[in-house]
Amino acid sequence: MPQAPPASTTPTSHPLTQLWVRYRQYRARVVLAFVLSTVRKVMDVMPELLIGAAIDVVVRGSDSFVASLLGVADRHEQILWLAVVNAVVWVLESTFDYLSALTWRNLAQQVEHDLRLETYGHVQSLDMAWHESRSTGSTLAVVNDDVNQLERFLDTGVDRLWTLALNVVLVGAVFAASSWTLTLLAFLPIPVIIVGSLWFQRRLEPRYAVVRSAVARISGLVSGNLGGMATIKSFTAEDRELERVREASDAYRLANADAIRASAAFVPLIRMAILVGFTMTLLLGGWMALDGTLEVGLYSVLVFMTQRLLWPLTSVGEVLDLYQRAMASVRRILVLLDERPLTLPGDRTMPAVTGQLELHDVRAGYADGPDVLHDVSMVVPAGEVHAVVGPTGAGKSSLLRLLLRFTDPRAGRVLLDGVDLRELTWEGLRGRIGYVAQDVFLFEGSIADNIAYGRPGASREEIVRAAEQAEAAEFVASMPHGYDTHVGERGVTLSGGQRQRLALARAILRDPAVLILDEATSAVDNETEAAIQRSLTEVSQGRTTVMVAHRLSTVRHADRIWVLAGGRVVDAGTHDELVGRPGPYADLWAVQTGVLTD
Ligand SMILES: Nc1ncnc2c1ncn2[C@@H]1O[C@H](COP(=O)(O)OP(=O)(O)OP(=O)(O)O)[C@@H](O)[C@H]1O
Repeated sequence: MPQAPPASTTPTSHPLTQLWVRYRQYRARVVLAFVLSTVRKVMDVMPELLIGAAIDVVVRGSDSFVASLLGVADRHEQILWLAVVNAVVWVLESTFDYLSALTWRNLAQQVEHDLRLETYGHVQSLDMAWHESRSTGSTLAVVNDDVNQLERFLDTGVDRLWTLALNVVLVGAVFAASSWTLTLLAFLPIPVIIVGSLWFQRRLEPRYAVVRSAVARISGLVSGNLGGMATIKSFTAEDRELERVREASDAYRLANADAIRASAAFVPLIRMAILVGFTMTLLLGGWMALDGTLEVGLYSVLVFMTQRLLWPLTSVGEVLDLYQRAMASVRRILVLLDERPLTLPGDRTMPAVTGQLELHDVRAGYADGPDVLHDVSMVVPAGEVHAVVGPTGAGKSSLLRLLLRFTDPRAGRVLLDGVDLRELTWEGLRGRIGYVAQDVFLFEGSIADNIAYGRPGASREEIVRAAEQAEAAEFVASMPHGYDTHVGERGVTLSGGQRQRLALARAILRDPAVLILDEATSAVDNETEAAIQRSLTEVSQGRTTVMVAHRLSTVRHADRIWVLAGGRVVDAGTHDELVGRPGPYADLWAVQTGVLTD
């Protein structure tokens, strides 16, 4: 994978300039591709010149251009030479056609591959806050669709645009060398075409930007809905959702229709301009040939050349279309690549970590929102099991996020073994932590793969051991293929409790210094939970554990329980201490054990 290039020099500069500055590694291949295209185009213009030379041979015989060039007087021999040159030119043109297509298309594939990896890699490096503020679908639209648009343009678009320009220059040179009057006439339509193209381009640019964002909107909507299918069905909201997708798709269709209206008018305009140039050459050139002021051979070359000069320009619209779509996509890719994570890793790793965690006067919140944690200070000595409890929205998960450095505190410090988390590398911090999130995510793969995600390369015995400790071994054994049963999106569906146990096994297998459990056993029944508790007592030996739980029976054996309310620590102590004195914990305990019913 290529190194992530620096942020583009000037975000306002042309997307192609930005690509050129960012991706030095492709420059040599781009230059080679341009050279190959140029040679092919030169060969492509040659046959018309040879036809002119052949007519010249027939009309002027031993005075012909070929005769003076080769010193061959015989017409048959001259034509033979022209046939040989023609054959060579054709072979060369075919060879260079192959080589340039190969170079452009492979370049397009390589850029697509590298850019997809780079955008995905970059997306992974961005803050959790960034991910939470954006729909998955819109990110997907950039990583997939926008990268594909650029590939399409590089595949054939650049080559076509370049050869169109080259065509004007080469054919123009032949004209200029032959007759200035005819050059002026044949080139008459070109300023119209250029001005027209630029005008259309300006009109197309904003339209394609709208088209690209409409794609992102559909993508976001559909991927969101696919994730929430159970909710849609349970609320019989299928029609409503279909309507929302229809509206988004309609917006896309209309945006495209708008762009098509603008781009489709382009070709007829160019055709009319071409008609003028071609007719003028045909008419005036013919008169000049009749008057003897223009060679017959040259006249035929120029008529052919007018065709060659002007007709390819009808495809300018199509190529510009491709170009504008690609530029709209490149802009979106570059905007994504210029996003910078706010939480950057430090450069420190500690050889061994005991797992002591400390929060000092921590204040934290999300984006521009208000603080959700206020002056939180707590110490979790190495090897102890601490719990964080409190009403919903109290800030428990937010606190755990700080420990993983998904976000940094607005004020105060968070320390691991006395070192500010901001000083540590990601591996130095997160590599020491086993985390079980509230929403368990299972990857495509087997159960064994999913458990081993915590430590790739773990042996089957280690995986089984972790599963046993997480009370998952029994249900895994009852699965159709045991540890090789496929889970994830296209695999067997597991219950919430089963998923939690796999996630726990994954965290245990990592053998971390710190175990962070966010409602890790909320979906398992009481009996399984009690069994997991017993295992956790063993598992948490020698490591620091911080757990969040609503069910207080889960945390009653913790060394210390922190009670959070409204983002503040309102009490702390052991279970016995906390139930022994009036306060929110004692109230909650009373409610959960059924002593209080209101
Ligand atoms: N991604 C987010 N963006 C903005 N605000 C958030 C985000 N996540 C949580 N909050 C807000 O932060 C506050 C604390 O939420 P948090 O999830 O930490 O509470 P909690 O105690 O874990 O709740 P629960 O028990 O329901 O999981 C809430 O007011 C919530 O609305």
